[in-house]
Amino acid sequence: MARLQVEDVTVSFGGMTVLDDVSLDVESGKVACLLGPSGCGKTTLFHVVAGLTAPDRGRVLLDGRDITGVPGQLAYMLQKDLLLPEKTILDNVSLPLVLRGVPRAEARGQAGELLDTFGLAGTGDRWPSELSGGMRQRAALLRSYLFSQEFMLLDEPFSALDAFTKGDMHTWFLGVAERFGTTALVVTHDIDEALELADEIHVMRGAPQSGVPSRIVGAERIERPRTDRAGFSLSEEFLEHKRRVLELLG
Ligand SMILES: Nc1ncnc2c1ncn2[C@@H]1O[C@H](COP(=O)(O)OP(=O)(O)OP(=O)(O)O)[C@@H](O)[C@H]1O
Repeated sequence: MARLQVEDVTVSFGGMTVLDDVSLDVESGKVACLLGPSGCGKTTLFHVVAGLTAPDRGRVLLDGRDITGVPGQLAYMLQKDLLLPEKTILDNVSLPLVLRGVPRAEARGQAGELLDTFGLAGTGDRWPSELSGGMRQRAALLRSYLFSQEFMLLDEPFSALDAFTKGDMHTWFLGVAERFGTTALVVTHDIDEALELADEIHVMRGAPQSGVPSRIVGAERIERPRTDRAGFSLSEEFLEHKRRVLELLG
């Protein structure tokens, strides 16, 4: 059974239908990407999955359980998810555990054990402003991960990073997902990013502002193991996937 099922979700704002009968599944332990052009409604779907927006029609199921319109069931990281500037990195990342009632020292201990894995060794006592953009992003990811290890919902998590850092972050993220068996749905408008990260890409198309509601027009499966993604973006295979995705995008 799929971990996440989005079934026939329709969302309108005022007279504008943004999403029309959108359905997708994310299998257990897989990284899925939701790819579509700017303004098509990806963030709207993200909000529906996170329980922050109730759809007009349709359902969201996690492990078969209906979580439609119920926030707090999945860890999510928003596009501009900022760390609290007045807290150290360790206090920032251990926050989800503290909010859940874990005593502060224990929460700091648990989070501290993961700093190394998340490429943040030695940064626990530093302030967010002292870290590079990539490191801050990893800290925000660790915070989401500590909220819920099992399913992560990420909206454009790497879009603010330069191309070099982004490439490193992709490799690192796939390593973490592999190691922890994390299931993830990543929203992006960057085709190359989707191809590098995803086991499956769900392609969304539409122009709600011009009166064309968005739908999922197809999916592209990437069979290549995550551990074998180095250099993937230079291969013929990558280009073939990209051609098919571009066709779906129209
Ligand atoms: N709360 C809202 N009220 C009214 N209209 C909204 C609301 N949220 C989103 N929209 C509209 O819905 C459409 C889809 O927006 P959304 O942010 O979901 O797109 P997106 O694909 O995530 O775009 P981007 O990639 O640029 O972030 C846009 O036309 C937007 O103006």
